[in-house]
Amino acid sequence: MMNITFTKMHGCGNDYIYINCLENMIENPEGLSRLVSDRHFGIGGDGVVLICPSEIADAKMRMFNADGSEGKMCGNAIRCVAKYLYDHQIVPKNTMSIDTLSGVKIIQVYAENGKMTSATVDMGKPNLEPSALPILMDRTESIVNMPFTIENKDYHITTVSMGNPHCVIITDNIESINLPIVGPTFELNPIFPESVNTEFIEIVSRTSINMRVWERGSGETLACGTGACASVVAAVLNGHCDFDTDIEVNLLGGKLIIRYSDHGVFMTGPATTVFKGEIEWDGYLIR
Ligand SMILES: N[C@H](CCC[C@H](N)C(=O)O)C(=O)O
Repeated sequence: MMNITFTKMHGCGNDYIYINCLENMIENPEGLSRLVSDRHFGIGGDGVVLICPSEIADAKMRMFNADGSEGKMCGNAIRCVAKYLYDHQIVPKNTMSIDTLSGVKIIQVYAENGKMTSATVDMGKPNLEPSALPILMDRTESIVNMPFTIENKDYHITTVSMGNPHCVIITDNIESINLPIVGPTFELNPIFPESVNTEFIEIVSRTSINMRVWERGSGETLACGTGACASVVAAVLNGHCDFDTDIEVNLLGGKLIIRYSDHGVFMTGPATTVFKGEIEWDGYLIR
């Protein structure tokens, strides 16, 4: 039995349980998903994020979805990790580096009265190769607005890897999408051997889109930072939004600003601390 202190944080309502593992690592971190999925016997949230030491960056982020699967990158969470490190004076720097399973990301911190309010993250360059997703398709050229039928429903998909896999569908009414039914047909489809995060977007203007997301391993979330990046890349590739321009992405839980340029994709958005707490953890059950 060990007592674990945690911090509950969110980025645009995409909320995770954050655990400082800089001094000691958690055993069986996948089991922590029990804390996520059950609001009554646990805490609730979209997943768990461990803040770990790093040899090559200021810290390392490990993110686990609600089902215990480990994600390779998490845009909303990396802003919250930066906030935790900055606010606790662990990394008292306005520019910091955080290592992830998708490589080291650079974060520009914006703060007021010693507390981070928002940040801009260099999310790196999108990878448009089908094999990067991966998607099981005998094709090397990028998938942009490709006709795609799943369970007798016809879509046009654009696939983008932001270090984690995204399948973006442009539609004229995202509210009408029955995501709890449609989402799993993508998430569980064997054509995506590592599953996939699926975004449905509406084009508002050349500098604004609305987005909903069905995340692999977590279901519909109120926001998805990497998904917002993938969606802007898809909107630009399909000629609907402007390259090298700040694009407003309107999500159920808030707004992110995404810019896709020759230098890569940059995401700007808030990070919020909700509460801190402590749990008794024996690695498997919650007392
Ligand atoms: N919510 C995250 C994305 C999590 C992606 C995760 N579901 C996976 O790729 O396994 C974000 O803000 O980027």
